[in-house]
Amino acid sequence: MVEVLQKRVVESGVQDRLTVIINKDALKAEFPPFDLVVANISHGIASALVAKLVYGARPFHCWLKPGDSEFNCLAVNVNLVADVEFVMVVSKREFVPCPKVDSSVVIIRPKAEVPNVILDEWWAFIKACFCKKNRTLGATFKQKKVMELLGMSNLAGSNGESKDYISSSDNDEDEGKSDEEEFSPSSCSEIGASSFKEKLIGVLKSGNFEDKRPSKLSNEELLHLLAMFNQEGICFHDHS
Ligand SMILES: C[S@@+](CC[C@H](N)C(=O)[O-])C[C@H]1O[C@@H](n2cnc3c(N)ncnc32)[C@H](O)[C@@H]1O
Repeated sequence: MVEVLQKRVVESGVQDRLTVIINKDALKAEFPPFDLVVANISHGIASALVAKLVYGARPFHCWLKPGDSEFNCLAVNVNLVADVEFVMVVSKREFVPCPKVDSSVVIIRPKAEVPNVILDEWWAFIKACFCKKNRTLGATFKQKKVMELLGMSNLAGSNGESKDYISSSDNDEDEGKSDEEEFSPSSCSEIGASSFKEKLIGVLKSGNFEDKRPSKLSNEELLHLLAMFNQEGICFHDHS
């Protein structure tokens, strides 16, 4: 790529206007301070590179498939710290070889003021909310897989800790049947988890979030929901 670029600027007589400082994997290279990034990014690294650019040294883990153009976790997480302006669609036919999806040109500007939120907790919360992004939040938090994690967290909470922790996990890829099951308690520890589930669903109900889908909520609404959980002593963290 750099060789092609060098050749092209020489042919155009503008070689004095280009200095290549870094020729490395953009996901691994340490970037110098910058004011502006202009990039035509490969679909395969788009999510991870945008995360790296907007969150700097603490890029969140992305688990999105390349080409996933709909509203998703990346958009929510980027919108927390940056304003995204859509400019135009670029047809896939403009590229050689022709990819499977169209591309978009967007401008991402860092926000002057970032909401006062613990980023690690925010990412874990968003990951939990979007683990089945087309489901209602009520259905998501009733899932057996989520509830098993909640059950374990609840036991930790009953050992004198003041907060209940909800763990999110990389389960978006796993569309297995057991994932679809609702939690139904059968042991003492699970009965404890069951009351925790009621507490959780109670928060969703009181904020009118139970029937809402995460992809339809604004960042302000999601921040409000996280604050409501926190007020009830429920916190989120990511074990993956
Ligand atoms: C969509 S092409 C754009 C090429 C060129 N910049 C242009 O605008 O015509 C994306 C380019 O990113 C490069 N690329 C892919 N993954 C990369 C990575 N991890 N680090 C740096 N470059 C990468 C690809 O080799 C490819 O040349």
